[in-house]
Amino acid sequence: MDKKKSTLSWLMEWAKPYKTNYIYSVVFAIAGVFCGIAPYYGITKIIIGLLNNNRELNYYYFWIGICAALWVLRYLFHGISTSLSHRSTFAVIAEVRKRLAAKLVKLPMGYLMDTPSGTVKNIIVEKVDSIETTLAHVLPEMTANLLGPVCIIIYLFAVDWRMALISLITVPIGLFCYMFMMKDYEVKFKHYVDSNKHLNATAVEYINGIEVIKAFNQSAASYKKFTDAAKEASGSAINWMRGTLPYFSAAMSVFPAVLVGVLPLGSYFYMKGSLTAETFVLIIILSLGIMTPLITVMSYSDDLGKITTVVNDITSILTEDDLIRPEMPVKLNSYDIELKNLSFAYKDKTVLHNVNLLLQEDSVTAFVGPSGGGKSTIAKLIASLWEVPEGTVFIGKTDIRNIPLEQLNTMIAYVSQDNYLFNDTVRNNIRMGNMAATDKEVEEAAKQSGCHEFIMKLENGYETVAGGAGGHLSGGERQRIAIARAMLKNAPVIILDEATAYTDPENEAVIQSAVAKLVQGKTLLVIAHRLSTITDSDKIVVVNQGTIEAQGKHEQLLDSCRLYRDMWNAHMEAKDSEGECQLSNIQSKTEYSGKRLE
Ligand SMILES: Nc1ncnc2c1ncn2[C@@H]1O[C@H](COP(=O)(O)OP(=O)(O)OP(=O)(O)O)[C@@H](O)[C@H]1O
Repeated sequence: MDKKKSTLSWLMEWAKPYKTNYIYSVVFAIAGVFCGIAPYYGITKIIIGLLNNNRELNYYYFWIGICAALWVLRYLFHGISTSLSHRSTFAVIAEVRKRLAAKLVKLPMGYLMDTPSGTVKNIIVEKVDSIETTLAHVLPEMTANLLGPVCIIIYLFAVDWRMALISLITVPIGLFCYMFMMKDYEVKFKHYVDSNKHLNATAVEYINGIEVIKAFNQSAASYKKFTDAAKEASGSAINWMRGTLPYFSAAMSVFPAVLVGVLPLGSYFYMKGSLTAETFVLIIILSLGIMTPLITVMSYSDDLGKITTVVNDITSILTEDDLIRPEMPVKLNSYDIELKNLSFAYKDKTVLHNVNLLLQEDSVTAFVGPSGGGKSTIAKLIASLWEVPEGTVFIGKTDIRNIPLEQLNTMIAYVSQDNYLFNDTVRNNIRMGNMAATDKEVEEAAKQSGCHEFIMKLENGYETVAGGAGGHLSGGERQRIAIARAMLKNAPVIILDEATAYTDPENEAVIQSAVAKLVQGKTLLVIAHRLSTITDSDKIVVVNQGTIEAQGKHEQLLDSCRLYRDMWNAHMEAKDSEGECQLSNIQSKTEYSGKRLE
C-alpha cells in the first residue's frame, strides 16, 4: 500500500464509492447558501423601494414573499445536503473501521505487541470518528460557503469595482491571522493527539492490570502513571488551544467585518457624488450577507488543520506491511511440517538459531526444555503469528509464505496458555472453531474436552456469557473451552502450547485422552512442562537456548540427553514431593498417542 499518499488522496479514495451523493450534497449546499444570501438582495430592493417612496404594496409583498420562500428553501436545501453527506460519511466511517479490523488480522503479531491496545482502540474508535466533520460538513459546507461570497464579490465588481475592492479589505488581515493560527498547528495538534493516545493506552493498562495493581499494592504508582497521562493530555490541549485560539478569534472577527471599509469609504464616495444611494445600500446589505458564510468557512479551518494528523494515524495502521501471502489456495501433499535453518529475533534479541526439524503427519511431537528456550516461538512461527525472517517453514513441502493466510488459519488449530474468550455465550465461544457446527456438535466437543459438566453448572449453561476475556471463568475452565473450540475446528495441524498448564491432573487426563482420539492422521505439536504427559509422544524434541539440543523417544532421550534426564528427574521429584506419584495411573490416562489409547 502507498505510504506516501496525501491526506486528500486518502479522503478521496474513501469517499469514492459515494461520489454521487457527495456531489449532490455539495450542489444542495451551494443552493442553500445562495438561498441564504439572496434574501439580502430582496431586503435591498425593499429598502430602495422605501428610499424612492414607492407606494405600491404589491411590490413589497412580492419581495417579502421571495425573501420568505428563499429562507425556507435555504434550510430545506441545507437539510438535504447534510443528510446526503452524513449518510455517505457514516458508510465511509464503517468501511474504514472494517478495513482497520481486517488489517489487524493480517498484521504480524509484532506490530500488535508493540502497539498498546488503547492506542489501537483510540484510532479505530475516536480517530475514525473525527473524519466525520471533514467529510460530512467541511466538504459540502466549506465549498458552498466559499463559493457564495465569491459570486457576490464578482457581482459587486460588476456594480462598482471600487466598492468591491473595499469590501475585500479585511481579507489580507484575516489571512494573516489565519497564517499565524496555522503556524505549528499540526505539531501542537499532533502532541495533543499523541498524549491522548498515551492516556488511552494508560487507561486500558490500568483497567486490565487492576488485579495485579491491587495484589502488589501498586495503586499509588499506577494511579500516578494514569493521572500523569491525564495531566499531560489536558496540558497539551491547553497548549494547543492557547496557540491557536487568539488568532482564531481574531480571524473570526476581522475576516467577515467587511463593513469596516465599506461604510466610511462608501459614505465618502456618496458625498462626492460618485456613488448612488441605491448602489450604496445594495453594497452595504450584500456585504452583510456574505458575513455568515465567511464565519462558517472560518469555523471549519480548524478541522482542516486536524485532518492530516487524523488521517496519518488511521493510515499508519492501514499501510503497515502485512504478512505477505498469496490469495489463491495451494494444494498440499501432506501435513508434514519441516523447519529448515530457521532463525528468529524479537527486535534485536535472537531467540532461535538455525533450527532444523521434521514434524511428521499422523504423529505427536512434543517440545520440552527450559523456560525461555524458544518452544513457543517455534510454534508461533509454524502458526504464522510472526513472519519467518530467516530460514523456512514448510508444510507439505510448501513454504508457508506461499500458503494463503486464510488456508493456513483453517488448517492449524493453535491453543495457547492464554486463550481469549469473547464476551459472548460459552456456546458461541466454542462454536468459533467451526461456525457451521450444530448445538449437538458443540456440546460433544465440550464433553470431550471435559467442560460439559462445569458448563452445565453455570447459571445459564451453554448460554452463559463468558465475560470479557472469559473473566467469569477460571484459568483451567477457559483452557478447556479453548480446547473444545480447537476440537470443533478439526484442523489437520494442532498446536497445543501449554494448553493444559492451568488444568488439574484429572481434567488434563480427560482432555488428553480426547485429543488423542482426534490426532489420527493429524500433525500434533504439544509443548509441555509436565514431562509425564508426553512420554509416549512419537518424537520428543528438547529445545534449549534457541537450538534443538536433542530429539528422540522418551527412553532414548533418558539415555542420550543429560538435560532431558535432569528435567525428568526433577519432574519425578516434584511429583513425589506433591504426593501424587501415581504415575502409571496418570500416564495411562494422559498418553497423547491415539494408537495406544484405543
Ligand atoms: N514478544 C516478545 N518480545 C520479545 N521477546 C520475546 C517475546 N516473546 C518471547 N520472547 C523471548 O524469546 C525467548 C523465547 O521465548 P519462548 O516463549 O519461545 O520460550 P519458551 O521455551 O516457550 O518458554 P516457556 O517455556 O517459558 O513458555 C525468551 O527469552 C523470551 O523472553
